[in-house]
Amino acid sequence: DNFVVTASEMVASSDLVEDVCSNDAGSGGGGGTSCGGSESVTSTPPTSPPEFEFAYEEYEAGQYIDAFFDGLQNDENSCVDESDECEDEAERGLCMTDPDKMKELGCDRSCLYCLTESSRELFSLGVEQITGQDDDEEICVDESVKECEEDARNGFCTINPDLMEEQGCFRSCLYCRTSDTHKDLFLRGVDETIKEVGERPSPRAVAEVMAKSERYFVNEVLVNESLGRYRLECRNNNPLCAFWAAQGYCESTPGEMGENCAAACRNCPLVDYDVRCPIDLSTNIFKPGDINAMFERLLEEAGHDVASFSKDNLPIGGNVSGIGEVTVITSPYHDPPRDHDEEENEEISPLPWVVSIDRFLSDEECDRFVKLGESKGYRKSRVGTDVAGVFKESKGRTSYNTFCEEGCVDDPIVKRVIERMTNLTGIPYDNYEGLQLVRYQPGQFYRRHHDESGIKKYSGPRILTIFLYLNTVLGGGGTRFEKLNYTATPKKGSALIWPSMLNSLEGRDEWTFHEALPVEEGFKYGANAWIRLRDLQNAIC
Ligand SMILES: O=C(O)CCC(=O)C(=O)O
Ligand SMILES: [Fe+2]
Repeated sequence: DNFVVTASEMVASSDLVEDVCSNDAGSGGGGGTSCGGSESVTSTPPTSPPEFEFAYEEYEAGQYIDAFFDGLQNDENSCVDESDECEDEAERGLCMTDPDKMKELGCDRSCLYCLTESSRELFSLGVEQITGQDDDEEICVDESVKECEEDARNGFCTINPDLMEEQGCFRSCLYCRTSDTHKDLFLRGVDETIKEVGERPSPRAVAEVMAKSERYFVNEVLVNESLGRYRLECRNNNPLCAFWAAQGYCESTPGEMGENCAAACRNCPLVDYDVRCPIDLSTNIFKPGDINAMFERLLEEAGHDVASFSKDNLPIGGNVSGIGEVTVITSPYHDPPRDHDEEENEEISPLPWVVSIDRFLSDEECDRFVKLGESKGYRKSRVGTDVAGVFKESKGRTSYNTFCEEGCVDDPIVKRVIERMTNLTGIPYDNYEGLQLVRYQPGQFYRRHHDESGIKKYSGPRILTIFLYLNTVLGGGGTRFEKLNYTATPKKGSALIWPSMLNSLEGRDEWTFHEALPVEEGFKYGANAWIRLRDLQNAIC
């Protein structure tokens, strides 16, 4: 790696303020500061608010960070607030949204208006620490050595890389390491926004995150070999990354934050999916063979001797107390429909268990779901994904849906149904996606699709679907499994259960593609319970 740091040049302190003051990079003091500054800085603090070139609410990170550090080391005596209101108003963001008023109130301290420039030193650490350049001496030069070095010391390699490149400050800014994309090393993604968003955190807390992130790059990412591979990807992809980080989301949702805000989280390795979402296969709820074992157990509970099942003694079904009236649609003992092999030449796996259960729900339970769905509000299936990146709109789905979340999942009647499903499958609700309540009106449908949805997810693939029919549809609306040559007719209270994965768990079961046929008359109400191989409810990714 090109970036080498000599031990004596490393700044090891973790305290922001102390770092500023212990950085003895220059001699002479900036006026009004209590610690060392560079010779090249002005010695009198500006008397007016900093001239930000940006809209009040949209500050470029570099500039505000300067202000932040400078403010930290302002002389306590010369940089004071003249009004008691200053702190509160500053917390509310008025330094940025109404600087005229804050200046008038005399809120120099709270607003960090009394700047010195000495803290710009911070931004030169990257340049000064990194030694052992092995660039081609011919091409890696500064066009104007004195100006480039000074601008680099003042932080412009990070604050305005375009300008520095234009000025030809290749050596001082380390832009000529290996290629011209090196400038990118110094970019942290989109500019972070400090503005009033809700109550907390304060703009000051957001600025602190930004400042720490800056230092993380300069002191760690750009000089630490183990972080080198993440340098270019470690970014903030959202202007609110620092805002979220200040709220503690890096800790509570490392998956999402790592994907979008690794820079603000000061955790570059999180850009790697496998780092931020380590998959623990030992928590798989099913092992190979368990899908079929689950259905066999159900048949046993219906009073059958599973060992006696064969092509000539096909499982049919029966009543299971506390569950309902089980009918076996297909099973591994059934022959594939005759026209199958002409259709595709994929390897033929045994037919999956597909089972329908009448009277799985009582009328009261069905009506309750419909009511809860209506009161939450069914909406047209939309583009977008949930936390797990699961639900995507497909053009082929014209129905309306909503999710059974707070106010529904805790409903006593709903809880009863959930318990019945967890008893049926032997899988805890942790592995279920929140029940999706669906409504179709005449003409609406859901084209042929498969419920399995990618196995690289932290929670694993969907292994099973239980579809609940909440009303008897007047016309149409069946659930069609074309390959199995089977169409389930919606009947109030019945459930249909099928696997998305092969019994071996080694891939999706190609037999269970299905579609919801158009409703022809009346409405169709239903509910999807999608069950995943691993915990989803408490998933971090
Ligand atoms: O409405 C149906 O019958 C099935 C719906 C379905 O397959 C789904 O929502 O994934
Ligand atoms: Fe489906």
